[in-house]
Amino acid sequence: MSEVCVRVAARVRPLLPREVLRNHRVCVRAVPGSAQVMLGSDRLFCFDHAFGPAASQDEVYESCVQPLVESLLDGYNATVFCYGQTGSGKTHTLGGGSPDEEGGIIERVARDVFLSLGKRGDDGAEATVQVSYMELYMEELRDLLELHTGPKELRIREDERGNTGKKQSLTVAKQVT
Ligand SMILES: Nc1ncnc2c1ncn2[C@@H]1O[C@H](COP(=O)(O)OP(=O)(O)OP(=O)(O)O)[C@@H](O)[C@H]1O
Repeated sequence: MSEVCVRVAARVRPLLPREVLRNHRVCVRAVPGSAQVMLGSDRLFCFDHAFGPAASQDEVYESCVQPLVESLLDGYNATVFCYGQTGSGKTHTLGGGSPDEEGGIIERVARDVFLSLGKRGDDGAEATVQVSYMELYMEELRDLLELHTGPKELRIREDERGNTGKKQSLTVAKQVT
């Protein structure tokens, strides 16, 4: 795992069928073999990773997220945050768009956490895994696994070191637009 604390990946999604029907044109391209994205014909932007429309969920996960799962189990916290305008592909990248599509980051993280714990469990180590699924919208928190819990009953609290939990955590988040 690199020493850099924050890494940024850009993912360009394919045009949707309705966009093709309306003759929309692609204006952003991932430059093959690089971590750069070209806007129009001459504006180049550099990232830590750049994925074009043909990139698979596996490719995105393996390059950007899988190393974090290993460091999580070594005792580090990690956050994966998807940011982009509405319809840009955040939900697809995190969760897969529909049941018949390839799963996204959340599904793969769950799989790899348990696979790795299984391997480490061979040494007699025990682990407890907890999951929470929250929506933060207009400064209000909603527990998506306990919908009857009112937003006023939920708080994000930090300890004196800025930690929001006592255990190692991997936070997977999407900007809510
Ligand atoms: N890499 C991709 N390959 C194929 N289809 C994609 C890809 N990314 C997004 N899509 C499709 O684009 C559409 C919009 O994507 P998505 O719903 O993930 O956007 P979003 O950023 O989560 O939007 P919002 O912020 O409005 O919730 C969906 O139909 C999704 O299946």
